[in-house]
Amino acid sequence: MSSFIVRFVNAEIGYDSPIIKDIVLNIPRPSLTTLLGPNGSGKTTLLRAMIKYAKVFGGYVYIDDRDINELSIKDLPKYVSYSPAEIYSQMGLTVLDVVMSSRNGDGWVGKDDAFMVLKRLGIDNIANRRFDELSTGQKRLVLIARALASKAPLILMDEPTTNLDLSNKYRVIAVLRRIVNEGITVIAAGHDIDLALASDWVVAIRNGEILAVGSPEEVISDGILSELYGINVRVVSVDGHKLVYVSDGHV
Ligand SMILES: Nc1ncnc2c1ncn2[C@@H]1O[C@H](COP(=O)(O)OP(=O)(O)OP(=O)(O)O)[C@@H](O)[C@H]1O
Repeated sequence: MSSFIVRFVNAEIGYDSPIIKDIVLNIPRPSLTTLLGPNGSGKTTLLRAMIKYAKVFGGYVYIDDRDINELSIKDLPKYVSYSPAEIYSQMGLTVLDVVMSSRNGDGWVGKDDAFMVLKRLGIDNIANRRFDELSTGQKRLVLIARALASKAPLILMDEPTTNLDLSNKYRVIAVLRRIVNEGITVIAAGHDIDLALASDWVVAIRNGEILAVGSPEEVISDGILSELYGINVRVVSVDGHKLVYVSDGHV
């Protein structure tokens, strides 16, 4: 078994034509990786390549040492689970129903397994609540539970901390870290520097190309963030924590 759960080898990825160009990227297992970059830079497209929603035009994408092109849609849930950025309302479904709408390698997730995952995340108290009546933070935790219920070794999360208050954001980050400590690899995409700082690896993507890959210490720097976003970004350290601001902001 390779120490990398995902490998992009000179991969060209897109929809009608390539948007991601010739990328080489290895994601170690288990790890928390954040894809960071401007709007439209290709982060979601990169995640979608791993669920065969975006097309691999050239090169290779391997998940768990298997060429994604050789994996059938039916087999994918054994390897990977994807949680999109938008939270669909799931009208009328309970939390348990939402988790049970996940597929694992054998089929739909059963009620006992769904409940166990909710318990594992400490949200079994809302198992019978209607999903569409929950707060955004609760919904996000339920979607993490749904992804976990698939038992896939790789979880992809698009913007997992968007629209969360500070407390819920850190709760989600803590849950993602816990999942990784339990042996699962999480790849998240988004704009949350705090999530990037809590990650093992950060991939900076600009215009469909990888600008930098490394530890948060390496990538969350004045130079790389300024180049990534095309503005003057400063990174300072306060009480051992990195804080990021725009030095020539227009406000
Ligand atoms: N289904 C699609 N069909 C065709 N083009 C698409 C599709 N989805 C996204 N694109 C295009 O791919 C490019 C990259 O978009 P993508 O959503 O991957 O960026 P992103 O980095 O995730 O952006 P954001 O931070 O705004 O979510 C954009 O130019 C977008 O218009």
